[in-house]
Amino acid sequence: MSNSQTKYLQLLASHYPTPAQTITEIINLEAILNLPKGTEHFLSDLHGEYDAFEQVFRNGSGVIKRKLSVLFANELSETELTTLATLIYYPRPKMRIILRTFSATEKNDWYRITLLRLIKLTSFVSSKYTRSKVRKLMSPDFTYIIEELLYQNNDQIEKEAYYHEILTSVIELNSAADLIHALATLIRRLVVDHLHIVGDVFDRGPAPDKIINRLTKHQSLDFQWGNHDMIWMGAASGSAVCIANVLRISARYLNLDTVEDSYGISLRPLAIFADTTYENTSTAFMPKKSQESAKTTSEINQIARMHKAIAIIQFKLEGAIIQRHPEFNMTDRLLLNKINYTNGTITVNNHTYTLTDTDFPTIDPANPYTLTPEENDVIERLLLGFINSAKLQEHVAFLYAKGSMYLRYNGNLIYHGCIPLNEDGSFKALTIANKPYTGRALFDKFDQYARQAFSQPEGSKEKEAALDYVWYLWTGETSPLFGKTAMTTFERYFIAEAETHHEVKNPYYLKRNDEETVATILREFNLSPDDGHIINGHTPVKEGAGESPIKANGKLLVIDGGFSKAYQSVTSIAGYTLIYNAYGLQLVKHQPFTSTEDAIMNETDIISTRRIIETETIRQCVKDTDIGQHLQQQINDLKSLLTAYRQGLIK
Ligand SMILES: O=P(O)(O)OC[C@H]1O[C@](O)(COP(=O)(O)O)[C@@H](O)[C@@H]1O
Ligand SMILES: [Mn+2]
Repeated sequence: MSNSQTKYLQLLASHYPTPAQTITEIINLEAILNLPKGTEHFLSDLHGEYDAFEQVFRNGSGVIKRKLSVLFANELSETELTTLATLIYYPRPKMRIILRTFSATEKNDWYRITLLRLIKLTSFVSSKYTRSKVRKLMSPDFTYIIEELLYQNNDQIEKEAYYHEILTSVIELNSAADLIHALATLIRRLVVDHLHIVGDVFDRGPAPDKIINRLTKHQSLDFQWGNHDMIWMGAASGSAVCIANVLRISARYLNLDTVEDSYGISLRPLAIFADTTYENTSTAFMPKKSQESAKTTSEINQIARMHKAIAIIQFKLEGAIIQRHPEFNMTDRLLLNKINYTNGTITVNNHTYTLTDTDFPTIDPANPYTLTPEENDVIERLLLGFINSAKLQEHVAFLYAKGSMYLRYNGNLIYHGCIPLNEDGSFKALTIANKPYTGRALFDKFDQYARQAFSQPEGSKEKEAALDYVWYLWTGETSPLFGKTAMTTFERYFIAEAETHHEVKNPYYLKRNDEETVATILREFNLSPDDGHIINGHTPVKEGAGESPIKANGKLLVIDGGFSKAYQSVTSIAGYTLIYNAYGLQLVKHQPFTSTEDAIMNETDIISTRRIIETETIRQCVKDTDIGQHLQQQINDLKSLLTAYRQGLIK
């Protein structure tokens, strides 16, 4: 045995000080390896739609209802099943509604029957996990009672009497409602074991902050950053241009309240500046509102002015970055200098277009990219607001801790946008500091920059350089998060001709239909094309127009079905969840969601349909997963320790 091996085994021996303890742990780990693999749920492009996300999250993408149907097929009617399902999703409010009209005796009967049913379901959904894992997911207040109810092994008659005793005490002690809540929570946690969020929690919808609050409480999750997350990460890291983008989109979708109320960032400086600078409100800057809003016309007009003010600041700041980074190859995005300020026209691609709005009070035609002192002051103040928002900093720190540009997990490759490709299918390069980066190396380089932007000290050269790359990730041609040649934001606001609005997608989006391309990408990330899949978000799947989320013969799955309300007219549905359990891969399609209130009162669940993509011939076990490999390594080490004990090498 080498010196370092002995040292390692001695360290291990401090945790397992006797051969008997070592053997117990080996047996325990080997048992875990043979349990069925936990269920992974993949969700993407939540875009601030907290209520719809909550419903899918609470109903386990339809899995809870399916389990109930299997378990109580002969016992409960469809209506009773739906009520029980709604109770599991929203235990407290649903209980209040159910119990409202009950007498004391009826209440107690209902508690007893409901608890028995919930215990039966808990037992069913926990059977594939170890006791220790189930215990960790329980509310500590009820661990003892739930374990007693779950693991009673006496014969049937004694068991029922024992249950009866426990339940009577629980009801008499007025704890039944709390126990129902604890069991419902446990069931939901058991059903969604591991969660993958494939990016774009932020923008468009009203409550990304609530989604993140919820995610922080989930027991096991990872996150692949989306382009919209990246601008918020950049904004929280202190990038002025990312802040401008974030606020422009928030104004556009009437979500400035989220910034002010949830993150506590004052927008007063921007409001005052906008009011004193922009008189007219061009219709292009009117909020693109899908949600019902209680705002008055004058409030809406003010938001439109703020929208325009921050858009102009954004274009100026972007111009400065483009000019200092010729390697970004974005000079065609320099548009403020192509405006004829006298005629109110712009010339792009040899075409001259009339601008729909010619009011540019802050632009000096000789230096169109220079901020006025007032604009500079506004952005400085906003910057302070973003970097001092404790809640935003906490949320973004969570995205950094759990997130990455891509993830290899159980043989699959997960990322939000694309692998930038050339027309011929080869990997497209971006040159950074004279070195070309492609494929996985490009992702790794961006991952490094993204982290550097947040972690390096304020004002350091490293931070400043990294922040420009964070912005590039949002909008650059060779960004794996964006995947289009250019973002035509300016044109969408100022030019009527739709031809100028078109954004050309990277060839990846055509080539990903082809199995060979997908195999090449999987190999690039050191994954097997035979077993692995690519899980992709970012582009809404236009189900209504006949597009399928299943590409390359089932090797690539696009799961952006459009949780975003603003995009539901395009997708015709309300999102997909991909589920990967011991039996294989299943795609669940969700129909648009009405409201949480409707879901609780009228028990309207998001109707979801399931499509099996691949079925495993043999039920997959923990040993077939990444965690399984890790556990196998631990078993091997423990076996070496046991041998060392037996040979007297360790005492
Ligand atoms: O619908 P809007 O608000 O005009 O947003 C369109 C912009 O959003 C983008 O599609 C990026 O957002 P996604 O990641 O959701 O696609 C840009 O390419 C485009 O310019
Ligand atoms: Mn996206």
